[in-house]
Amino acid sequence: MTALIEIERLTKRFGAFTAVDDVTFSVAKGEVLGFLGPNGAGKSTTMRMLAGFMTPTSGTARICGEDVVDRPVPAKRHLGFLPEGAPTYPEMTVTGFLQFCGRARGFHGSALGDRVAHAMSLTQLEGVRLQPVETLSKGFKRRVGLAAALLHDPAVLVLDEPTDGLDPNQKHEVRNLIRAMAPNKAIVISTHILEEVAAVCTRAVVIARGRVVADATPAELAAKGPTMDAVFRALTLPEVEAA
Ligand SMILES: Nc1ncnc2c1ncn2[C@@H]1O[C@H](COP(=O)(O)OP(=O)(O)OP(=O)(O)O)[C@@H](O)[C@H]1O
Repeated sequence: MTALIEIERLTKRFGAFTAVDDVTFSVAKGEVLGFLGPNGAGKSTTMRMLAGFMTPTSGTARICGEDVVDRPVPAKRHLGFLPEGAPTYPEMTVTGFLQFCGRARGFHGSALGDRVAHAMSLTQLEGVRLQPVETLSKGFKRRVGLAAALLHDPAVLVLDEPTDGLDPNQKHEVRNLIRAMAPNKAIVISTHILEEVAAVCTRAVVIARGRVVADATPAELAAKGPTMDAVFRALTLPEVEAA
């Protein structure tokens, strides 16, 4: 199976502090990789480097074979990225923001309209299409970011906590959407929600203090302890690891 995402020995230092330490993994078409770890483990930093938004100190990342540092434009063409937090340009309406993103992706005229309408339908945003983004609830803002990431139907999706701030119904819808898109894409989602791993992921990479501490299927992870919470703690707490 061809890996659409390849991360090789990726490292990021901020001064003397190493936030991401020699991280290597790849994601093939059809895989949904859950990227797990406690607060501050290095998930967002890894995802920002993979998305070409932050330069690695060392190591490489490729999207559909394109190096994110040496060939950022072709790499980003294949990528949809949902960063942490709310979309930029909060004063724009939902439609205005998505049209802006679509034009930046090179769509115009009826193709642009079709793309925006399809992305809004996938993320159920039609009811708020004329509302400024800044007036939306947290869950709706998250879905606007998701719609922007999906707009150009990229082969690779990198989603930083896609269900953060969503109510249980919306979480269910977004997980269904991820599952439905999965066969044709390579998808990475970061999450703190362990049930999400079993619900949508085909594989999980656990990171702690910048280093990969597990790379396994959800079933293999679950078999390591009585509960997923216990497995997560055993893998990520330094005192448990040292014991
Ligand atoms: N620009 C920066 N300058 C200095 N330190 C940074 C910077 N960005 C991140 N860090 C540090 O790097 C570490 C990893 O942060 P990161 O945001 O990647 O963690 P995370 O796993 O995404 O955490 P969370 O689950 O809380 O979102 C943290 O200790 C953070 O404070």
